[in-house]
Amino acid sequence: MSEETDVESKDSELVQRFLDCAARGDVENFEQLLGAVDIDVKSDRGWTALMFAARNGHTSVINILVQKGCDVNCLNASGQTALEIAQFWNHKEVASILSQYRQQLEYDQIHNYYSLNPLYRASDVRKDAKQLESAKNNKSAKFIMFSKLQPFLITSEEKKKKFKFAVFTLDQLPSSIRETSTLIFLGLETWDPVSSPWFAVDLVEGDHSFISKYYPDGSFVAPFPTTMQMIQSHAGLFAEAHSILCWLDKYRFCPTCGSKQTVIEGGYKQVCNNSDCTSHKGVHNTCYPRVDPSLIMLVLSPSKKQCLLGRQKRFPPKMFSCLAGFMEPGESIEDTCRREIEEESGVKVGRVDYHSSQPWPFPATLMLGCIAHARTETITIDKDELEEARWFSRAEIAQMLAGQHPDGLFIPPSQAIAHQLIKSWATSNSANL
Ligand SMILES: NC(=O)C1=CN([C@@H]2O[C@H](COP(=O)(O)OP(=O)(O)OC[C@H]3O[C@@H](n4cnc5c(N)ncnc54)[C@H](O)[C@@H]3O)[C@@H](O)[C@H]2O)C=CC1
Ligand SMILES: [Mg+2]
Ligand SMILES: [Mg+2]
Ligand SMILES: [Mg+2]
Ligand SMILES: [Zn+2]
Repeated sequence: MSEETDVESKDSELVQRFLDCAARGDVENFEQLLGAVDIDVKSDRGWTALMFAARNGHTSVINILVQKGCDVNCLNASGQTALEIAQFWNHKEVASILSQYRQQLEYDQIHNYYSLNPLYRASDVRKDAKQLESAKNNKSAKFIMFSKLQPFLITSEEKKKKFKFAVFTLDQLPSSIRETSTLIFLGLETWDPVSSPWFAVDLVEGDHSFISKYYPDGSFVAPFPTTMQMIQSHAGLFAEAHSILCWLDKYRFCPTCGSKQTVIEGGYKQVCNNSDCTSHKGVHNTCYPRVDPSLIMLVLSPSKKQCLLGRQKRFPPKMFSCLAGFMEPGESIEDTCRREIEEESGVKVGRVDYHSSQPWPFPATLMLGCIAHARTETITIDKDELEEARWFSRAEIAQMLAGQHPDGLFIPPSQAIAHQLIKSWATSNSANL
């Protein structure tokens, strides 16, 4: 075993065997261990199984890992990806598979955590009461559970230490539950209208014993931060379901006349029961779920050699992140970005480039991630918003990404778009950044 695999954890023996099999290209034993450890588990130098296989050119292990959905883009403590390792050791076939895979990801664009929802939302089905009813009675329908806005989760077998939804089938669901609970139509598994529909069930008070009968080890959990540790596709399902359920919970009465509303379209619309209400006339957006756009930006210094990060008082000690702020009515993305940065740090910004976005379902924020190019460097912080803000060099960011900053400073985890913005600048060679 190499020094890289000298990990310290309870499962360290399993983890070492897993990484060792990847390093030796021992496919048979490697496949047996796949369900037992997290596919992206790292050695203490941040090496994953993919990296070990890439180091030694084991194409078959690489193929298994990418097909199982391992993280192709993760970095080791020296800031290298598996692709860079394969290129360095001249393993052309492995490099070709990994670069194809990365290209595919780039073509699909960056998928931030909470945005990988695998379902087709099929708005035509939810708008058609007949189709919606037959979807609810479809024998292949899948149901995930919520109670008081808390999701019911179990641990994942494929990715240890990760959570996923307990998924129920129609025959496991007592008919009383379907009659008394709100069913949110999340979408279909494929574009085919007869494919499996998925629903989120908002359980009302009552007998929930059927849940523990099928999943005795599952539990209802506070959404944050547990849902940050879900398998990515289920984090996407959570984002959709939780935002809708929060909206239905908080907007029970018509915002126009105050009458009680009725939920229709599988949870995606509410209608006012007062026939005189003006919300029945013309186009009214008060009856649809809200999404609150918010900007999050990595500000680069005029020399492009440093980036600006700040600390809110509520952050854990030593954590720094990108500046962020809600969009105000009548603003463009660029306007919000320039205004929030100047308000919070006093730094003036010129060009703003869009990077990627992330649903932040607590309850319904949409984070719009940007790279902002500063025109000035002097920082004057808004003490109400920030405790501290300062410029960081690329070298310091690399230390923070590797968890090796001398003062223990760190950035948010990879699930946060802030992490992705910071990492993409720190690992990019582009002259524009
Ligand atoms: N992932 C990350 O690293 C970070 C994420 N964020 C997220 O970015 C979002 C915006 O950042 P903030 O600095 O809080 O915004 P902000 O800088 O606009 O300040 C927050 C204030 O904005 C006002 N506000 C305006 N519209 C609002 C709305 N629709 N909902 C709630 N408050 C509204 C409230 O007075 C609130 O106190 C938040 O959802 C926050 O959780 C913020 C910082 C870092
Ligand atoms: Mg602000
Ligand atoms: Mg802010
Ligand atoms: Mg603001
Ligand atoms: Zn009304």
